[in-house]
Amino acid sequence: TATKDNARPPSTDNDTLVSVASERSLVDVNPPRGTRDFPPEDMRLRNWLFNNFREVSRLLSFEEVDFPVLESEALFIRKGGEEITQQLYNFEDKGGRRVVLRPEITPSLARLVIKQGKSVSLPLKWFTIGQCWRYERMTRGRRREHYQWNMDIIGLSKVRAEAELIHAIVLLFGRLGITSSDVGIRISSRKVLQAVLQLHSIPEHLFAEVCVIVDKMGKVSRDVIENELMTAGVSIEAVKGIIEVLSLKSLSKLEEVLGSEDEAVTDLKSLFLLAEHYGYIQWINFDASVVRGLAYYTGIVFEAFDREGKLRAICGGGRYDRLFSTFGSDDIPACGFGFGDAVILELLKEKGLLPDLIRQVDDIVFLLDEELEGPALKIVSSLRQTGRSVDLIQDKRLKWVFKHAERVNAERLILVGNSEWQRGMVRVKILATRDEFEVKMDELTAPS
Ligand SMILES: CC(=O)Nc1cnc2ccccc2c1
Repeated sequence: TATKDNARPPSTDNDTLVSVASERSLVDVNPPRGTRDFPPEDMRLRNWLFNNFREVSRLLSFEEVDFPVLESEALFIRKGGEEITQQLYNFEDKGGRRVVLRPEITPSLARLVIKQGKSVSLPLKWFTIGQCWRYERMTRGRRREHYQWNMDIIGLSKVRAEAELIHAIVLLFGRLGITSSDVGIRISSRKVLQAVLQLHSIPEHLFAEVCVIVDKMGKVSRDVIENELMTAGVSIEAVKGIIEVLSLKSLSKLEEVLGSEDEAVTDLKSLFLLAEHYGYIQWINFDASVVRGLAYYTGIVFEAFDREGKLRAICGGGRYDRLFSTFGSDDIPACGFGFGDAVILELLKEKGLLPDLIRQVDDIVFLLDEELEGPALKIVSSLRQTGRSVDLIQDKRLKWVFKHAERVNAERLILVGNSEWQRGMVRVKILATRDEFEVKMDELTAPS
């Protein structure tokens, strides 16, 4: 470990922090299971991604909101067997309250809308980027946290809200260099399933549970789906009807089956028409198998996928017109999506689209003679006041400083030393051109 004044035990090389063996026990330097640290390089990539999320949110004139990561457990207790509610990162706090690290954002957002009640005028267009948690047995070695960009429109019942959300997703992909040949967006409506259940007179209260089971199609075997549906109380002919209609990939076929007055059909046809006007029709296709795994969706649902089929869904969302009444409020029409920080980075890596984000510093000020520390600090202070990033270096050999300047891609190296200072000057080296010259101190902040 570093000792006083940066002198290091001779056994270690200059820049590596090591712990010398001692009777002290070393704390586990890894973060808790399933969680990540973000060292500078990873943090630059995360900030780059999140800044794109923010910029798209701005383009759609969404307002940023935020919520505690810690929430009451009651907000997420739902029947229907969703994976997300079976993996709650829940515990009892010191006040005996049942709390969770939130597994998703939407319930918190609904809570705030209800709390704000009459003081907010609808529609609301809110976004947030927040960490979400799950607690699953580490058998699968999966992460227990990730960050999600959430966009929600509260108070619009027409599908133009969903069309706006899909525009946001298309804009985001465009900004990252992803095209509609890399990624598609599958779109359907839960009203398809609703129609089939009604056709087979399956009771309404089974709707959410059936959706959660059917969402597993393609992830678990077909007879698991059939068994779970039967166990839930769905007749075998209804099961067949569900599986048959969910394999439809053409809207005109769906119209033949459900009729042109069916709400699923009219919603989807309107949405595809709006997509033509936005100019993103080539990104989307109807796919009745899209159900999404959250119990509270009631209408249009969608998810973005990589056309090579190598990755899990990139993002997903849908309409949830009944969520507010489950919290005891009047119903408010709403729709939204969640966009995780993991799969998108895997996709960008696959496509060779990860940006090369270098560290960048404007000026390095290097103090050659200790007694000039005062003037050097004056220079540092005035440069920073003009908005230049400055790295002040002391107690290093010049050779190290040149290497460091390269490492941080500095624009200028400013050397403060006696030989120049006695003439009121400092030495400046432009690293890109290797130009070297002397200037008066206040010329440093003059616009170059
Ligand atoms: C790929 C990935 O990290 N998924 C992930 C990781 N953590 C979560 C935590 C809560 C809910 C969903 C989550 C999803």
